[in-house]
Amino acid sequence: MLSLARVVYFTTNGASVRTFDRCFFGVIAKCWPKSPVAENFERLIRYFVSPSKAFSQLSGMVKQGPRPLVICGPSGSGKSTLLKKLFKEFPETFGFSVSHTTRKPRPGEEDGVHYHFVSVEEMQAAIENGEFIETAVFSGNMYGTSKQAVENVQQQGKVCVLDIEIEGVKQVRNSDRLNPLLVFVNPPSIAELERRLRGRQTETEESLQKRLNTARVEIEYGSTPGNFDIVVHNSNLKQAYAALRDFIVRELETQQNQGINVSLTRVAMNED
Ligand SMILES: Nc1ncnc2c1ncn2[C@@H]1O[C@H](COP(=O)(O)OP(=O)(O)OP(=O)(O)O)[C@@H](O)[C@H]1O
Ligand SMILES: Nc1nc2c(ncn2[C@@H]2O[C@H](COP(=O)(O)O)[C@@H](O)[C@H]2O)c(=O)[nH]1
Repeated sequence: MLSLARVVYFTTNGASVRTFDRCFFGVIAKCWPKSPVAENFERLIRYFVSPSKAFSQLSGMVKQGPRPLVICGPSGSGKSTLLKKLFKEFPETFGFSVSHTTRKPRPGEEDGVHYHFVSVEEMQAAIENGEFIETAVFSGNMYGTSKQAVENVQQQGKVCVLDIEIEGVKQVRNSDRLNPLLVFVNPPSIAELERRLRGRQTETEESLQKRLNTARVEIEYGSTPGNFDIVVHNSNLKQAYAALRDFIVRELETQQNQGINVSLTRVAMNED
């Protein structure tokens, strides 16, 4: 039916088939915003324009994957530390969304693993090309989550984990694209945050001050009821991790009960 309609439209109108597809699926997506068509609009368009290239992506939309996990909190609050433990205990469950950034790599950070390290020009070109789900400027550098980064994880059937700051969280919350679980990691105090950031020895004095100034706004936003699904207080690391893990396991078990296929295989953890 659809093919016939496309041919009729093309021959009578002379307009491109792509335009027809956009209109056709666009109307469905508008009328039924929570439908698979709305959620996979761009993939559908790509499929009809270039079937072979998009086939593998389209097959991923048939079975619904687990909800992504967004983790947010001031720089130094302990997001990476908590995520490291989570990935270690559940090695098959999570995949990290590798962001783009214009900041310089820290010692030990690998391009394509911790971030895609790019120039400002490359970042701007990618933004103009519509490659990002969200972008932000933080402490004088640009950051962004590309559509590709999320798709790479979701195609493996894993929970896609986004470690992003609050402007990115606001963009994600205002879009119905990801529908993620939202976690805020709260430090015990600004003084403790400063102590941790200095202890990490990754920031210049200028960058450290910028991060501490931003932290006050972030803590206010993170502590506002309704902005996050859970606030994890990271004073004692062991307790903070237990709170994060229990929340996520509970959520993923609920999703499993709804028929979503996600592994929760655990590896025994040392008491560290
Ligand atoms: N509960 C805790 N108690 C003491 N130190 C902690 C605790 N949690 C994390 N740290 C330490 O604080 C420092 C900052 O933690 P981490 O790098 O995980 O923060 P982050 O939120 O990921 O920061 P950024 O956003 O800048 O990447 C690290 O040196 C880490 O070892
Ligand atoms: N909005 C986004 N924020 C991001 C992204 N990737 C990381 N971040 C956040 O930036 C700060 C600083 O990170 P750092 O590695 O320089 O210490 C931190 O709060 C991250 O959560 C992104 O893609 N989008």
